[in-house]
Amino acid sequence: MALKALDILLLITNVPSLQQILFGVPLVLLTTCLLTWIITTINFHRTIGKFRTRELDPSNSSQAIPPPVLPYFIPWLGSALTFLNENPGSFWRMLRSRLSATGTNVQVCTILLGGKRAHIVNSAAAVQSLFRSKQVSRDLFNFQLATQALGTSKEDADAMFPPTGHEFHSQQHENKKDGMEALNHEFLLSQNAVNTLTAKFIEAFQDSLDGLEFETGEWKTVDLLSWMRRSIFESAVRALFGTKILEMNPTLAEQFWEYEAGFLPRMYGVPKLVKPKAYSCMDGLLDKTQAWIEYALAQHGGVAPEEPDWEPLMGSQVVRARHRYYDKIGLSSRGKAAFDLGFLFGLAGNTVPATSWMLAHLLSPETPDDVLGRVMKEVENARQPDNGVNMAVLMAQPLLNSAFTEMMRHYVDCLVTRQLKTDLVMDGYLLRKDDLIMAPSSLSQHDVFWERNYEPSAYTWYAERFMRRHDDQRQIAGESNFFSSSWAAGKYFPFGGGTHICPGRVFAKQKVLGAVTAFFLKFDVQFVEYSGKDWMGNVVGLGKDASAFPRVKQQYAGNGTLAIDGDIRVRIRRR
Ligand code: HEM
Repeated sequence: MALKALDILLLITNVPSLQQILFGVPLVLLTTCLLTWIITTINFHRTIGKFRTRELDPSNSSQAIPPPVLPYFIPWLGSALTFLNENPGSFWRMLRSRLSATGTNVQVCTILLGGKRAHIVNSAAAVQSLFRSKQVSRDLFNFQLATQALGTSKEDADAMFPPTGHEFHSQQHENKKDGMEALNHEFLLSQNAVNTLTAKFIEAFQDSLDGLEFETGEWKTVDLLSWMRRSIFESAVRALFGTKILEMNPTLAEQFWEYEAGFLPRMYGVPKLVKPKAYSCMDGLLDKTQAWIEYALAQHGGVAPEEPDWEPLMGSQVVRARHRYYDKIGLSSRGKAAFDLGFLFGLAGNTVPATSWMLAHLLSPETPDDVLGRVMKEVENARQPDNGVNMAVLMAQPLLNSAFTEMMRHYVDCLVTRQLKTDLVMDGYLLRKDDLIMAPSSLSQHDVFWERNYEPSAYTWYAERFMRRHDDQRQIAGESNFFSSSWAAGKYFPFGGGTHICPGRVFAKQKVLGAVTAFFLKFDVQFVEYSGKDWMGNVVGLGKDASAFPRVKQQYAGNGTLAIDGDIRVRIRRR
């Protein structure tokens, strides 16, 4: 009776019942999503139609067209959920097949990410003009990087990356001599600086290899990549940051890999509730790094000294020059710690997995036998009388250069991101002010471009991809094959490009090839099998089948060299 009365009341007042609400709300949401998908799909095909017309009629080729927007279901959110997934490369594979299914040569596509339009560029011409363009800025990216991924205050972020138009930004541009760019050139990029840093790194790495106990002639079986990871990481820290930081924080390596895994979730603003570890590990690491900075600076009387090349408290010239710069722009201690960790992230977060991928491929039975044999010859060419590494000779070895470049092509996934300061026409595409432009290295570096000359698939690691043959006459004259990557300009950019191109790129290559060479010079190595973790987390042998080769770790990607999941079990003997 009471229910009837309520029903009548609801009928009279026109208020929907609970049942109606329970069915109605999902129905409205579903209809909205479906309509959004239909409308965005129609718009996508209409724009593709315009491109088709332009392709068929070359007289229209000067007409700039806005790129097609990838269809999506959820209004405002757009493609954000598929974009933010933990399967590296999957979004780009989906985008590539979606565009190639249109039968047109569309090389720029727009995606909607949480209300923001991002233009994804793939053509070499568009990527190169992005790197050259003065109409783009990195302000938004820098601010997000500093405050979210590195954990600085807003004040420290503004001091380090003054937004375009800000008074200090203009001063920095006028006085480039005193800015971060000049500092990087002098202490990180110049050949002299790179050689000093590499020598210190190789010295530390060889020390750690010498510290391992081996009976004469004894073979040991090790899971190589995990065995070496800590050693490479700590040698890099010693070379750049000194030894005091490791004494004060002996578990820096473990904390760093947690911090590194949480970097992109923080950058993308994934809530603490979803990824609590990503935030808690950053706070702990910042505390410890700040304590080291305060101690080291106090020992130095408050200012990081200019000389010598290296000292135990604050390490290399580049780290100390950065600290003098931090003081000049008035960073807090916390801010200094945050930007030092950012620098360590660039240094170790990339070069440690890069070295692992190189070793895994070179030692894998999947790689043709002669490749390792020829690499070993090149390694021997760089051997010095005292068993050290002659870096100048090493850097001129063609196959090692090609193998390194191929490793970077295959495994570096960086999302070069800029924001448009004005409307811009790029390679025939009309892009609007304030929109984002993204050049994903993984998309370009796995394009069909790489298979043009019947070369192995872009998804295959092929050591000789960057080897080139001289013309017939020079071949006859006995000149051997050589290394070249210039033919891939705009398609290969693991270090980004333009004014923000990675200042550590020369050191990175010397460090990775130096580590591989130093290891091969000290040890004989034999592949045993692949290894990895079982479902209980125990390390187990996985046999020799190609399917057991280490995989790319399932986590957010877009910030550099992909992490490796798996290992190679080898027998090693000191030489
Ligand atoms: C495999 C090794 C490396 C890769 C793949 C890599 C990649 C990158 C990329 C993609 C960028 C952003 C470029 C852009 O936005 O256009 C970058 C910036 C940077 N990298 Fe690297 N990097 C590597 C090694 C290093 C090393 C060894 C160091 C330091 C010793 C370093 C220090 C930096 C710094 C300081 C920046 C910021 C530059 C700026 O904001 O202007 N990187 N890196």
